[in-house]
Amino acid sequence: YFEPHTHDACFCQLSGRIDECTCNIDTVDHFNNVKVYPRLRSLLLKDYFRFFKANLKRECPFWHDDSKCAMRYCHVQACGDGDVPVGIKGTAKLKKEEKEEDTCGGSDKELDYLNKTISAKMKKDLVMWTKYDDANDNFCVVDENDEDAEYVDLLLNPERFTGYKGSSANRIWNSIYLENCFRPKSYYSLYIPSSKLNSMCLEERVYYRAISGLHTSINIHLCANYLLSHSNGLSLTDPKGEWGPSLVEFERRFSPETTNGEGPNWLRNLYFIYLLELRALAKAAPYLEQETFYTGNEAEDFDTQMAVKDLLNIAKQFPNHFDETTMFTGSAQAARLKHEFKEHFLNVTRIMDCVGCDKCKLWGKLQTKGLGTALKILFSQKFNQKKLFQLQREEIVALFNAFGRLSTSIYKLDNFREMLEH
Ligand SMILES: Cc1cc2nc3c(=O)[nH]c(=O)nc-3n(C[C@H](O)[C@H](O)[C@H](O)COP(=O)(O)OP(=O)(O)OC[C@H]3O[C@@H](n4cnc5c(N)ncnc54)[C@H](O)[C@@H]3O)c2cc1C
Repeated sequence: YFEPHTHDACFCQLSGRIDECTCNIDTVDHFNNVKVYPRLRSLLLKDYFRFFKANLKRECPFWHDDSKCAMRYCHVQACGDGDVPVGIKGTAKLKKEEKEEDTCGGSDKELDYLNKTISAKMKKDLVMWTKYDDANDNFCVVDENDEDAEYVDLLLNPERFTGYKGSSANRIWNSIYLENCFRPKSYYSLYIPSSKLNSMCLEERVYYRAISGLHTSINIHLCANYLLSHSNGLSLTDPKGEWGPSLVEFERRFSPETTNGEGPNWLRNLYFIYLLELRALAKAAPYLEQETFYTGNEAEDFDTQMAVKDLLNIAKQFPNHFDETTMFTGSAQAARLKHEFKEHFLNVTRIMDCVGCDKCKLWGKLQTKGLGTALKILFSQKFNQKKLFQLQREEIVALFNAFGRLSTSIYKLDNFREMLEH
């Protein structure tokens, strides 16, 4: 127990129970910082997890945006041909070939096995229905099969301060919150104050808290890896950047004084989204334990499998998991709510194509895809029909890396807490 420091305003309200969950902030702090964070940190260095394929060139479907970020820190270095392990490229190629085969009406092993007597036309319809079904299950736009999609080495392009701000960045966050049309009826302002949340139903609150938690995590990362040399006279375009935590930036973004009292609530939402993704990992453990994490390097793939199993065991042991079974239950209205929930979230993933800074777009895409994958695990009807449930490589990579971001944010919060105490 310690006396709250007078400057500790961001943290003194950050205690007690996490909203919509049954456990406390300090339980999660300990569990994450001691058990989860060190494991994830080494797991995410593995080749399987460090290469992520995304299309950063797709046009924004909502508005014309030419405010491309010119700062060197916004730039993403795509992988060269020889950089990506053949095993990873190979699995993507195989998937592409399979896809081409079945759009041409070629053989589909499962369907062949099911029924040899159906006509070619019926078979084609079945393939289409299966695809429609899969798409129906998704909370994200799939873009790794696009011509323009490229592999990026996440370790060479770390999430950190880029200088992306102003009207372009604000427009993205505004649109994301506007996409949350589950707003209190009489509330027209963009940002929902926490005092209004109680008038919303559980599903609506969960949606809002998850988005707000993601926003918090992104902003903690830019505070924890801030461009310190900028304040020493170096410009944003100077190659000699020096990066580290900025307490001033952190307090500006999260202290009650500068955020109308909301900062600590935004920090609480980080814990909420953390528990949501932790539950998804634990729920998907039986599925993920069967994965080969294939890159073509036998020894490394074995290590990756062992490290994933170890992490999943920790996740399964967490005693107070988020309980998704209380959501979308019962009436026809619940089914409609679930449909809307999915549609809104799909749009959030589309909005990522409008982000005007490539580095932010990359991490934005990865983290929304990771959250979307977690939602798919928690709410897809197919999840219980073991044979039908599937995750693509990019979904698995996104899920673990997105959870890695949240875990790092909680860990970094501890650093800021310590800095404030001294
Ligand atoms: C997808 C995406 C990824 C980004 N990635 C990066 C990055 O990697 N590096 C980088 O330097 N910048 C990144 N940015 C920009 C960064 O998030 C901020 O938008 C920018 O620093 C400007 O900050 P701001 O003070 O105007 O407030 P913003 O963070 O833009 O927030 C706008 C408004 O939202 C409200 N708000 C703030 N936080 C929360 C919350 N947690 N919950 C609810 N409401 C909130 C506040 O009222 C605030 O004024 C990213 C932006 C987006 C949209």
